[in-house]
Amino acid sequence: MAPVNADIVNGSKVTSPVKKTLPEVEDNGKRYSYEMLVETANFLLSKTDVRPVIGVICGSGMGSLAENISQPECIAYEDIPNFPISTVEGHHGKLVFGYISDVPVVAMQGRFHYYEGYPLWKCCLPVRVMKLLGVKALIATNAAGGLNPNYKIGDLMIVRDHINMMGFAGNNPLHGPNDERFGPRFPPMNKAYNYEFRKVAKEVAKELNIDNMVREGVYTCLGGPNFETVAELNMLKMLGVDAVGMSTVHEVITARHCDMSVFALSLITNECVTSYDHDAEANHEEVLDVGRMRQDILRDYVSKLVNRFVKYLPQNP
Ligand SMILES: O=P(O)(O)O[C@H]1O[C@H](CO)[C@@H](O)[C@H]1O
Ligand code: HPA
Repeated sequence: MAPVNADIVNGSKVTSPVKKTLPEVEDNGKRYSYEMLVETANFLLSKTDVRPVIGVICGSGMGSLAENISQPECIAYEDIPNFPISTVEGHHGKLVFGYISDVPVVAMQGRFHYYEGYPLWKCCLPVRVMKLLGVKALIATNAAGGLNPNYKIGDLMIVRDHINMMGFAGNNPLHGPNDERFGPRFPPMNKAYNYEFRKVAKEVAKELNIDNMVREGVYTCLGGPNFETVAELNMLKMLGVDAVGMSTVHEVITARHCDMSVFALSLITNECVTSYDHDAEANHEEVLDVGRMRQDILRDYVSKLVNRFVKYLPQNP
């Protein structure tokens, strides 16, 4: 087991530089301080010798992405100090440390959603923990409904951008006092999805001969847990949304706030129903089935992406 203490975010040891007192706010439960997340990161660093530089979040039914990981070391969420627990079917609830294409990674097999009852900042707590572990790039995957009429079930969508619908109503993972040790009060979001990663992902899709099923588009996250009405979907379509889900956006905002590079990938698991004449209804079983159907392709794709993205990671000073 590796020793733990010293400087922030080099993945080998973590300390809290300066203790800060942030103002208290009303907020759906107690916020986690920087110091608590340092405690969580140090716990994890004491349990594994893997020092991850890329973090992967597995979407619904996409947990098999973590099966790509060699020399895996799994830690259940319930054993991790300050971690929430996964409550959704298709989300196993463990962190997997190990290697993909010889690159040290950590994967979340199970993410947290707002509809589970967690405030957004808590849904994104693992992203900040990843940062403290030394992770420089986040690959967030999700299952999503295809709103773009050209999309087919089983397609993969590289996320070019998002629309933060929940943020329009003031619900944002960064809401509340800002801790500058993570990032600035007003982070820019116009380059949320790393340009090089997206370019490489399109090249890799060609190399794997899956470019006919790989799209690029705009994702939005709604609060869920209900799937959308016809009118809601038509509104989102007018706004330029290509795929709809209930995750990822707040994770990406949190990752960009603490200066991680981001790539996100949606698996189109169902067609969004935009007409009252259409009989189909979205359901979570179908979402999980499509995840299973695409698991081999997803595994190959993400392994190659990790292998290529590593060249674009910022080096330690
Ligand atoms: O975004 P992920 O976690 O992949 O899951 C998606 O699938 C579930 C609905 O079937 C929702 O949780 C939605 O967000
Ligand atoms: N809507 C919202 N979230 C989803 C969907 C959808 O159609 N499919 C998978 N997650």
